Amino acid sequence: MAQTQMALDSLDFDATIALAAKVAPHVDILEIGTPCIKHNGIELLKALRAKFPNNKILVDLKTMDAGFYEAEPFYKAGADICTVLGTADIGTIKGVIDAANKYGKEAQIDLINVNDKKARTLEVVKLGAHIIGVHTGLDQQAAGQTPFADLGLVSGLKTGAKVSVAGGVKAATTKQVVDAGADIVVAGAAIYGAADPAASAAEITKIAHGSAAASKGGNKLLPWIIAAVAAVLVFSLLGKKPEEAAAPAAEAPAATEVVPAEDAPAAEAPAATEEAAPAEPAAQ
Ligand SMILES: O=C([C@H](O)CO)[C@H](O)[C@H](O)COP(=O)(O)O
Repeated sequence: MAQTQMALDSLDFDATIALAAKVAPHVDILEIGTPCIKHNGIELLKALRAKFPNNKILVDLKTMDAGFYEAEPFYKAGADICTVLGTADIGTIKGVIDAANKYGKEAQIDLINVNDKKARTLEVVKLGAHIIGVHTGLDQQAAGQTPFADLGLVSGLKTGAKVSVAGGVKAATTKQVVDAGADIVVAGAAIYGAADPAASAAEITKIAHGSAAASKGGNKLLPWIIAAVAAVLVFSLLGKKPEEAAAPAAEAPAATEVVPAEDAPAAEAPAATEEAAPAEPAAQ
């Protein structure tokens, strides 16, 4: 399962709050994008924090200097995650990680424009980075770039830090990025540019959460499969066909529940759908 994050990239304070109200029930994390936080400042974070207590909030500071000093007020005001540029000095990155740890929150290191993404990832993970952000920025997207190859590289390192992916992700590519190892799927334009942002957010979250729902459904079937295999083995050892065995016949109701295995997933489906339903942001 991956979490979803919606990037609020408007410059307008009220429009940002209004858009957040539409999408908040359908995503896990609300992101205050870099242009948005620069334009509106910490008051916007405070307003969003008060209105949306059930969502995590990421403030995309993209800090380049004075890491602790810049990030601390945002954690104090309710940010759950602040970003720092991977191209920044290692002391700056450490400062944001330290500020996050002071408040029990998380720091995300954004790999935008980092040349050696493998080396920097390993370096910042050693410092305790909580999230690695694989990110193709808006200007890079305009030049035709995508984050997919970098995502494979970073998630393949299996560092233990979460991996976030941003850069033009939409419903059609959500499963691809989740399967490639993203723990957090970020979507901005795909949601705010949609005719129905809430529906677009819900669709992306359903896909991102759905991978886990499907695999959880599979796990739930495992005991039934084991029981069915065990029953067949017992019948074989007794040298009887299942339908001839009196005692096992008493177990028939259970076997009946197992045999139409195709029905079992359907029986699990409502639960899986509920889990996938993005009505409530997932607890983290
Ligand atoms: O981080 C972003 C960008 O650098 C401006 O702050 C975007 O929020 C991020 O790229 C996600 O938006 P989309 O690429 O439109 O999905």
